[in-house]
Amino acid sequence: MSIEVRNLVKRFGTLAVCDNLNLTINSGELVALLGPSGSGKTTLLRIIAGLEKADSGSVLFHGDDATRTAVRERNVGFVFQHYALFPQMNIFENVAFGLRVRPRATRPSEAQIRAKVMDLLKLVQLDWLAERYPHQLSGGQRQRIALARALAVEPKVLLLDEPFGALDAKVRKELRRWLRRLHDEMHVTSVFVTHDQDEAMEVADRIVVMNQGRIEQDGSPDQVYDHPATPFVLQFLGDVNLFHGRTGRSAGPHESSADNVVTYVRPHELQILGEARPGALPGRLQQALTVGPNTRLEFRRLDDDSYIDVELPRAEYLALREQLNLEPGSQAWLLPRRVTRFVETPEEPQDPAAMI
Ligand SMILES: Nc1ncnc2c1ncn2[C@@H]1O[C@H](COP(=O)(O)OP(=O)(O)OP(=O)(O)O)[C@@H](O)[C@H]1O
Repeated sequence: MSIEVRNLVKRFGTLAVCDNLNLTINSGELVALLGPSGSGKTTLLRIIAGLEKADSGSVLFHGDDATRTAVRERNVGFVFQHYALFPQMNIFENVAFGLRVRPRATRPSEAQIRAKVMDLLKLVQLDWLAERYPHQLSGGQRQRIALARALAVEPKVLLLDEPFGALDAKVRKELRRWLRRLHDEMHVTSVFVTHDQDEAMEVADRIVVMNQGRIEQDGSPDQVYDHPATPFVLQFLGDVNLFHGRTGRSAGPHESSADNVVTYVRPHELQILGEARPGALPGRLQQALTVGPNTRLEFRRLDDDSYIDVELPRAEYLALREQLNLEPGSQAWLLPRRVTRFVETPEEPQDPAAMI
């Protein structure tokens, strides 16, 4: 089932939380809504679900306007971070709930319910927990049961709001992989909200990057990472070094000579050299920190005292350290392998009287 969002506007007071959003999610896609806190992700998801009403614009399911369709008729399954399981029901009954509350005419028989629930519990690999109660499960197990419960009614659309938000890093990673597999097996259209760029990059077919109620960019993980449309997207999707400057020969053709250009280089896109080379920046090593398989080096530029971060595989760092005698205090040159440039738009001059 495809989902189409057209000219969607939602305000809370004067704040435009969805500022004229347009978005098409194709049938069978797994899409991440990615953005910082307050960017409007949850509100958009809730409007798609029918839990929140838009001020204007529409949501189409499979081409049909669903704006006025009630939540339970939308055939949507939800998993929310704080959408707890029913504590007084065992796991089996939690998953069976959506089937038991169906109108008599469409309610499956007891045998059908049993078979279906056990199938779902096997799918989430927790059938051995059927008789337990939610408080006897770990956080990760509870989230998997919440997913099984959402899937019990065979939704065409699965909406997930930070489903793994409260879990520790290792469990999150497992559940991501597992969500991806489940999505593919169930042939649903899934939309999930996250503020974690790794989660979005790892799981989604497509990432919709949101900021202040607007869509900054919409594309595959590779597109948004390698070809960010805006400085916001570039900075939100990973660490980056910034260099300010005026337009020179190397800037784009549409820039006036007065434009400020910001050059962005990701830490892993800098090469460390033992001697000067055109385009390389001189810096002094401040410290080296090894985190997992990578080493992060902090350099201080010799020309303006700003900092530059470089990241490289630990083995490469150890080889370089040997080769260049690299240790805190030593000098090296940093050559960008790849840069991204954006022209800074000068801020509109403010009328001081209007600010009082
Ligand atoms: N019912 C409400 N009444 C007033 N303001 C609201 C309401 N719901 C959300 N907001 C505001 O709308 C903005 C967007 O909220 P929303 O929850 O959609 O953002 P989000 O991107 O999902 O953020 P988070 O990652 O923190 O959940 C926030 O500034 C929030 O305070």
